[in-house]
Order: sequence, then C-alpha cells, then structure tokens
Amino acid sequence: MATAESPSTTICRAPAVSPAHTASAQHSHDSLEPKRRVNTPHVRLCGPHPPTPQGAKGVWGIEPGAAGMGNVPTAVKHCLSYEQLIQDYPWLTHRLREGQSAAVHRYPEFVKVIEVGPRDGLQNEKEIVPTSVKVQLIDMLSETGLSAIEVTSFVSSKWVPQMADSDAVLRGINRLPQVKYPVLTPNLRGLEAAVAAGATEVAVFASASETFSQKNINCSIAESMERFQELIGLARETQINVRGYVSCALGCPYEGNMAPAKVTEVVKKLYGLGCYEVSLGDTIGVGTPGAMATLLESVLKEVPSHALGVHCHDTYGQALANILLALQMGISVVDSSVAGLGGCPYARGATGNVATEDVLYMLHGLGIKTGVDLSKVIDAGDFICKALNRKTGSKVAQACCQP
Ligand SMILES: CC(C)(COP(=O)([O-])OP(=O)([O-])OC[C@H]1O[C@@H](n2cnc3c(N)ncnc32)[C@H](O)[C@@H]1OP(=O)([O-])[O-])[C@@H](O)C(=O)NCCC(=O)NCCSC(=O)C[C@@](C)(O)CC(=O)[O-]
Repeated sequence: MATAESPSTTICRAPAVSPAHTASAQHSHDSLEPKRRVNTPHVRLCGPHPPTPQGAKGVWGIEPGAAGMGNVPTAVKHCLSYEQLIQDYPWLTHRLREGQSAAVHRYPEFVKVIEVGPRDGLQNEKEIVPTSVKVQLIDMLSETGLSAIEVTSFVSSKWVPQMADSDAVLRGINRLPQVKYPVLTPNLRGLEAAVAAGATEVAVFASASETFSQKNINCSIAESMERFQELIGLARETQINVRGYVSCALGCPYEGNMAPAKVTEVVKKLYGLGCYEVSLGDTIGVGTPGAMATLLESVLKEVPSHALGVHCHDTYGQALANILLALQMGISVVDSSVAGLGGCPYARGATGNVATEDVLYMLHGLGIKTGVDLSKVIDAGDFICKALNRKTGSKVAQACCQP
C-alpha cells in the first residue's frame, strides 16, 4: 500500500450527459414514435397506440392483458424498460404486476445514500491507513452532498486494528452541520468513547447467525441484544440516535442460508429496542433479487419500510439488482462504499460493498434524487484508491476515468 499522507487527486468527471437526461431523452423519443420502435419482421402491429378497444388484438399481436411480454421477441424486449412499457401501454400494468407476491411500490422520489466507505470500506485493510488519509477522505465525502457518512468504529483494536484511531478520526474531521457522522459501537465502552470524541449518532451491529455473532462480537445473539438494550437506553437518554445492522441477512459464511423468519426476528428486536433504522446486511454478498424479495416480504410485516435500509456487498455481482428490488418494495435507504471498498474481517470471502458511484448512477438514471454529486464522489474514490494503491471497484468510476 502506498502510504502517501496526501496523495494527489486527479479530477475525474462524470459523463457530461447525465443518465437521467439520457433516460428522459430516450423516453420522449420512444413515446413519440412507438410504432417505429417495434417495426421488426418478428412483430405484427395489430393495434394503434394507445391500446386497442376491447376484443381487438393489441400491440405485439397479443390480447390486451393476456400474456404480459410473453410473445415479444427478445430483441425488442431488450430495448424496452419496464417503466416505459407501462407508460405506453397502461393495460399491461396489471398483468405485469399480477403474480408478484410482494406489493410493488413506485420507486421512491428520494433515496438516502449512507456512505460506509471510511468504516466498512477500510476496516479490512491489512496495512494501517494513516489517520490523515482517512480524515481527508471523509472531508472530501462531506463535500459531495451525502447526508450520512459512517466514519469509524469504536471497537477493540485487538479485534480490528485498522479502527484503532477512531478517536483521532472523529476528532480530526471537519464536520458539516448538514451531514451526520455515525460510528459503530458494540458495547457501552464503545459508546462512551464515541460520545467523548463527539459522536452524535452510533450504530450497533447484530447478526442473524449465531456463529457469525460469536465470531464478530464474541457473544450470542441473545447476549448481544442484552448489551444493545443497555447501550440504546443510555444513548437515547443523551439524545444519541442509534442505527442498527443485522449481518448475514441473506446468508452466513459459516451457516449458509438464513431463514427470513430468523432475520426478521432480529430486525424486529433491534427496532423494538429503539433503533430508528435497521440496515439489512448482505455481509458476504450472496443474495439475489429473489432472496431479497422473500426477506423483505417477511421483514416488512414487522417493521415499516421507512425504518429499513439495505447494505449490499457485491461478491456475486448482485448488489445493484438487489437494491433495485428493495427500492421497488418501498426501501429508500441504501448503504454503499466509495470505490466499492470493503469486506468484513469476520466474513471469509466477502468482497467490497456496492460502490457508491454505481448506486448513484443507477438512482439518478431512474430519476431518483439523492442530493449527492456523483463527480465529487468519483474524486473521493480516486483519492482513496491512489492512497491504497488500488484500482477502483466502481464500474462507473472506471468508465468515467478511462484515459
Ligand atoms: C465486541 C468486542 C469488543 C468483544 O470482545 P471481547 O474480547 O469479548 O471483549 P472484552 O470485554 O473481553 O474486551 C477485550 C479487550 O478489548 C477491549 N475493548 C472492549 N470493548 C472495547 C471497545 N468498544 N473499544 C475499545 N476496546 C474495547 C477491552 O478493554 C479488552 O482490552 P484488554 O483489557 O484486553 O486490554 C470485540 O469482539 C469487537 O471489538 N468486535 C468488533 C468486530 C468488528 O468491528 N467487526 C466488523 C464490524 S461488523 C460489520 O462489518 C458488518 C456490517 C455492520 O458492516 C454489516 C454487514 O455487512 O453485515
């Protein structure tokens, strides 16, 4: 690892045409010329736009509402977004949604992106990152418009040596009033140290897996809940907000598959203890959209969507798909890590978190507001990657920064 105290920053810029702009341009083009779009030898246009009267064949030559996109040639399907399709042909909406067991919401207008790079992203780094580099990274992230940056963790330095400078990091950063700077605390000792260093928000971390709980915080799930009850009680007395994590929500490196009911139980418990929000951690990035849907169906019966977030690692390349699915099910809080840094020291094989840059690109492309400047996040990612002598894990940053 390069140990430069202040690595130089290359200014990288996001594409001049934003994904939102591109999407809307595409939409208006499509809606002006729906016929041209489907004018392929495989498709017989039997009806005008908007859809044909009852009884007549509709576009694609199928009965309105009869078979969703079933008869549409694959090449054409690929050109159409779900949203554009239901906008052009509203009669398809019911059919497309029918059969989905979960209630499908519209996408949220605003998504809160919680940056976890300085904590989750760096905790697994073998070589100690200089405090000044961590502070500079956080200060750069503060300028991006992010409303929450998880900066460090007050844990045992014997367990996680990289976080041994938590006090200096929290005291060293330039705090902006509009940004929250939560820190991880596993016990009362951590809470006290965090508050002494100026923390106004902390996060506790439980697990849905007994084995992972033992490996990560050296106690059972039940014992962790007892600790957290005391911690949360004390924190709330002093107006410290507490966020919760449930690790292994979609799979455990030691126990494998996690039953949604078991995960739900832990989420419900943390919420009941007073966590204002609980983040569902796919710690080892094994989840798929199907697994996320099943989990959320279960959790949403017990905890409201506004009190839930998703925290996806990208080990199997499923993170963005999982997040998209969660958004469709009403979730509007997403954790992510600049440059896709990350990995848990107690989760073998876990790779980085989903990259903040990639999440922002997707959200902005969907027309969802985040308040975050993607270009500035790319700059922060470039800074930390140079400091770590590492290639970015963000596909968007790779695309934007190609020489
Ligand atoms: C929980 C403990 C402390 C129990 O560890 P323990 O060994 O059972 O605790 P202990 O009470 O016996 O203390 C051991 C030593 O640590 C000290 N100690 C005790 N507490 C603290 C503290 N707060 N801050 C600083 N030092 C502390 C304590 O004073 C003592 O020092 P000694 O007397 O030997 O010199 C330990 O297991 C630990 O620190 N674990 C943290 C593990 C961790 O940080 N994992 C990564 C974060 S979780 C994660 O990444 C997942 C997440 C959140 O991102 C979501 C997802 O992806 O799923």
